[in-house]
Amino acid sequence: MKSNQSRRNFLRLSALSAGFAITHPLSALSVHDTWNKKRGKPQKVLILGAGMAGMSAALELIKLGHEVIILEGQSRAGGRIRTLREPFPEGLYADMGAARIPEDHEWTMKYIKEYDLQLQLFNPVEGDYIHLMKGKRIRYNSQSPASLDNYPVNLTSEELNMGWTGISTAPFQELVAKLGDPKAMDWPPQSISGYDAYSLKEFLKQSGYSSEIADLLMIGWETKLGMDMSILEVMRELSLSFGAPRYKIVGGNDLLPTRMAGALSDHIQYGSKVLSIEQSENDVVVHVSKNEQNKKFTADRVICTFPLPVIKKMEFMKTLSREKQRAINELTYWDLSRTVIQVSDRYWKKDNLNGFAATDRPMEIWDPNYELDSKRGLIAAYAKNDDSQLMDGWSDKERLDFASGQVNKAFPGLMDHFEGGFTKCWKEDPWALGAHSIGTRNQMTDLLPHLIKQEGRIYFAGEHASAYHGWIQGAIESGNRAAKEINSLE
Ligand SMILES: Cc1cc2nc3c(=O)[nH]c(=O)nc-3n(C[C@H](O)[C@H](O)[C@H](O)COP(=O)(O)OP(=O)(O)OC[C@H]3O[C@@H](n4cnc5c(N)ncnc54)[C@H](O)[C@@H]3O)c2cc1C
Ligand SMILES: NC(=O)Cc1c[nH]c2ccccc12
Repeated sequence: MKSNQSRRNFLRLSALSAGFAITHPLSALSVHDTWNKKRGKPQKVLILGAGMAGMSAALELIKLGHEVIILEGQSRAGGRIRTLREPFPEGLYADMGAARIPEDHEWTMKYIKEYDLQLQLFNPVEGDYIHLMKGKRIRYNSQSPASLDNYPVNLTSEELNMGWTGISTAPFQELVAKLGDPKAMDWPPQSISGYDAYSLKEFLKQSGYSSEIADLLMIGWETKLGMDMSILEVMRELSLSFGAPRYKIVGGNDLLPTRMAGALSDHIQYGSKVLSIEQSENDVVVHVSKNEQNKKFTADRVICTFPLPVIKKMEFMKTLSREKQRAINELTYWDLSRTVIQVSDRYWKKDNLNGFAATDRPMEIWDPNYELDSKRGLIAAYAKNDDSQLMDGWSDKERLDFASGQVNKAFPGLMDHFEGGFTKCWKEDPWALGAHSIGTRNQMTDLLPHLIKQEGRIYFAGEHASAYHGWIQGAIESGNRAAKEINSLE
């Protein structure tokens, strides 16, 4: 694996991230932390959820000799990492949840290495990419972005002259200098908290730039809701997750949770739907429905890793502090859906296209198996927020028609090769009820501190309880943090 600037893709936000050559001290829990050398007081721990947060916490606690049971409602581990292989022919597969792993996500890389998995670049180096904006198709490639003149946006001549690197760095320089350590659990510092009220568009406008710069920087993501991201969340995302090349696991990203679950097979109770949690001074009791029977588990400590929309619906919400309830109720979850379409021929290749596009709908499109030689292939259409919401209540056929229409705009000719497909809407997944957390305006200063706070004997982990909203890295880091806290009990 080699960090190579020329290989960086220009799919989205790339020019902006290229300007972020800042390094941060690892003030949050770091992979280099040696806390797990010594065991604290032995604890009986129940972990709720066998996603990346729950399983990483379990692995660390078990290594130390604590007694651990994981309660998982589904019959599989991995939660929001899910690879679809059936019924695709010829070894084709597609990730329906987490897709890209940035090279500098050190927690994710640590476990990938530990479980002996191979990586390959998520984005192809070869072939042309497409940007689709206001109906205009713009081609570019991994070596050079397209000139800004090609894009149908209203920029001043000064902004046009600045080029991609200029528009993606100049407006942010002053704020970058004040960022501090975005990994820190008490981030953002007081000195920049006022920025939390601004979205990216508003921030650009008040800094004297055209707000349409945001349309360029967020192509593939630009939506009413996406645009409502706090500028502080945007800055944190850019500094922690958008600079480095991205990878995928050869064979499918779910190989990571599958291997971790293999190592934890004696500890995971599948098909165990958690109904309620009660704590007293001496213990915590978790009520579970398994095979249509109610069961009760008692422990010293609980780590709850459920996504917030799931917790919101549980009775135990009412037993939490007011601040915690407000954080759980209010933190925004993005609505994301992925449609995978099978084609008899990867017809785009004939025109030297690589099957990757980003549109202003907003949607991203990619060939999840670009590295395979097969003529037959898949193409994934990733609908965000407004477009994902549009599909609410639609039939599978309507969703497939919609996604196919969008793919056809980026890569005309789809229907000549169309063989079928599937859509996964994360909001409809009963174990997630949304895709992932994201800090929208005013949430970064107001809600974040309450998300990670323990309540009595209950600890909270999961991507939402981390500096990496919407990333595997955040889930793992938060799981390790909860494990460390429990191990440090006297
Ligand atoms: C569409 C999409 C795209 C993404 N893209 C990326 C990406 O490119 N790169 C990246 O790094 N990350 C990405 N992510 C984010 C990544 O998938 C998550 O951050 C991470 O997998 C979350 O792990 P977790 O352990 O916090 O939660 P989860 O994986 O949700 O684990 C929670 C577990 O709890 C279980 N559960 C829920 N309710 C109950 C209950 N009542 N009883 C028992 N069990 C229950 C669930 O079944 C699940 O297994 C994406 C996510 C989505 C949805
Ligand atoms: N869900 C993703 O693909 C990655 C992601 C996490 N947080 C983000 C914020 C902005 C854009 C993408 C992301």
